[in-house]
Amino acid sequence: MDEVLVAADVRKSYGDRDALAGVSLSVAEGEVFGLIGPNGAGKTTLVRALTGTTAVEGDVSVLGTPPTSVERSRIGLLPQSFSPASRLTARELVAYYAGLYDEARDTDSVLADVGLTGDDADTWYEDLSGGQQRRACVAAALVNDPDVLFLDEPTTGIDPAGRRSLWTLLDGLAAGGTTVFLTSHSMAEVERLADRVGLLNAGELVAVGSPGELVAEYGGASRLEVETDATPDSLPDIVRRQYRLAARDGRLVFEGLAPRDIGDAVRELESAGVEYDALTWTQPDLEDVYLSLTGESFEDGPAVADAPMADGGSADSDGRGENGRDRGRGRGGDR
Ligand SMILES: Nc1ncnc2c1ncn2[C@@H]1O[C@H](COP(=O)(O)OP(=O)(O)OP(=O)(O)O)[C@@H](O)[C@H]1O
Repeated sequence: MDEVLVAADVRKSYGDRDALAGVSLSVAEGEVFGLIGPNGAGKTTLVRALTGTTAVEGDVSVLGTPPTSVERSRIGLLPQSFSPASRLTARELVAYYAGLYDEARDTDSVLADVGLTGDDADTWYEDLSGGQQRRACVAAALVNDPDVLFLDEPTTGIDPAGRRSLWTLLDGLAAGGTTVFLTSHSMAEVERLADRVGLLNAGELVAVGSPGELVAEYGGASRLEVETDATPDSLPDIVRRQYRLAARDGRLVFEGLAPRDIGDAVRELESAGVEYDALTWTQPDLEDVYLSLTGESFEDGPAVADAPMADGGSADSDGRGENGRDRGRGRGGDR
C-alpha cells in the first residue's frame, strides 16, 4: 500500500522549547492514524508540519511531494482553532469553501453528512452552538472531497450522538480510500476510529501501533476490582498465594484476572466471609496505555480524555467518557 504521509526526523523548536524532537512516521493510503498525547505534546505542531503550514527541520512528504507542493484540492484540513466569519450561515460557509475548488461536493449533502440540516444550516455561524460550529468546520474541511484529511480535535464540543455520526462518516471516508490523520484527547474516539495510533509525549513519538497492539504491550492486565473494606492482608493465605492482590483507591484488586476466573475469585471472597458492595471487571484499553506511557493520571486536571476543555468541549455530565469508565480515579502511578 502506498505511503501517503511520511515524516522523517521532523524537528521544530520555539526558542529553547522543542515542540517536535525528531518525529518519524508514515501513514498508508486509506489508513486512519490517530495521534494522542498530553497538552503541549506537539500534536498540532505535527499536523502543521504535515500540512506545510509551519516550517520544520527534517523531511515531510504528502502524496509523494513536499506538503506545500500538493494540489490544494487533495487536502482537507480542520485546524484545532478555526474561526470563520461569524456573519455567514453554515450553508454560506460551506458554499464559500466549495467555491475555492474547481470541483466540490454538493453543499447540502456535506451539511447533511455532519448533521446540520433545516434551520441550523441557515443560522449565522456566531449563533450556532459550539458543537454545531465544529460540525460546520468539519463540513468545510470535507467539501473538496480530499484524498488526505487532517482533523485536529474534530469532535471537541460535539455531543455524543454527533460524535458517533461523525465517526461513521469518517469510517465511510476511510473505506473509500481517504487517508485520515486525526488528533484527539478522546481515547474512546481514537480507539474506535484509528487503524494505528501514535502517542506523542514532549515532542517524541513514544509508541506507534494498532490500538490492540498498544493495549497488549502497554495496557497492563485485566483486573477485578472489589469495593470492600477487606485488604489483601485480611484474606486467608491460600487466597493470597493463588491471586495477585493489591489495595488501590480503597478497593481490593485481583490483578491479571481472566474473565473465566471471576467466579472462582468471588467464591473465595465469599468463603472467606468478605463483604463487598460492588465488583467491576476491567479490561485494559487505550486509556491505560496513555496513562502508563505518559505517567499522567486523570486526577491531574482537564488535560486528557473527555475532561472539560478550555475551548468549550466538556465531559459527559457524570464525568464519564463514551466508554463509561470513571475518569475521576487516578491510576497512572499504579503500574
Ligand atoms: N507559535 C508558537 N510559539 C511558541 N510556542 C509554541 C507555538 N506553537 C506551539 N508552541 C509550543 O510547542 C509545544 C507543542 O504545542 P502544540 O500546540 O503542538 O501541542 P499539542 O499537543 O497540540 O497540545 P494541545 O493538546 O494542548 O492542543 C507547546 O509547548 C507549545 O507551547
